[in-house]
Amino acid sequence: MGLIFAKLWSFFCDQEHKVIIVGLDNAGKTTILYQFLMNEVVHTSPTIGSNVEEIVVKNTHFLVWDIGGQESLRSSWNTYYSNTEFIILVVDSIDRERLSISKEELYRMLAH
Ligand SMILES: Nc1nc2c(ncn2[C@@H]2O[C@H](COP(=O)(O)OP(=O)(O)OP(=O)(O)O)[C@@H](O)[C@H]2O)c(=O)[nH]1
Ligand SMILES: [Mg+2]
Repeated sequence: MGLIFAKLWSFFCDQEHKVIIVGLDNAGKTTILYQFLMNEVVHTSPTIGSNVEEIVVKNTHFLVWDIGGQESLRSSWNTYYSNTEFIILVVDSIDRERLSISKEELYRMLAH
């Protein structure tokens, strides 16, 4: 059992895993990406398009795409979905008026 787990783990570690970070504009996606990468809070400006960084955690490589969340950019989120293994949906819990929009975007993504 241990051997199987070790083999599966090494198979997982040998791959590069694609992660996308999505959420509405101003939710904090870019802040989270660079917090992961540099362990510090950086000054950000609204993302037009996307940022991509490789983050290595315990020998496991993640290719992390932070996608701009402005309304005009949301229709292009689906162009990032192919080969994605993990999705991080960022929600600003203070932005209560737009919680329902976050929910709609989540459902749209899950229906894809
Ligand atoms: N108070 C507080 N502010 C935050 C937090 N995370 C991000 N911010 C601030 O919120 C603003 C927007 O953060 P970004 O990370 O640029 O937001 P984003 O989701 O990448 O926005 P878009 O690129 O427009 O989609 C910045 O001024 C951040 O400093 C948080 O956890 N707490
Ligand atoms: Mg951003």
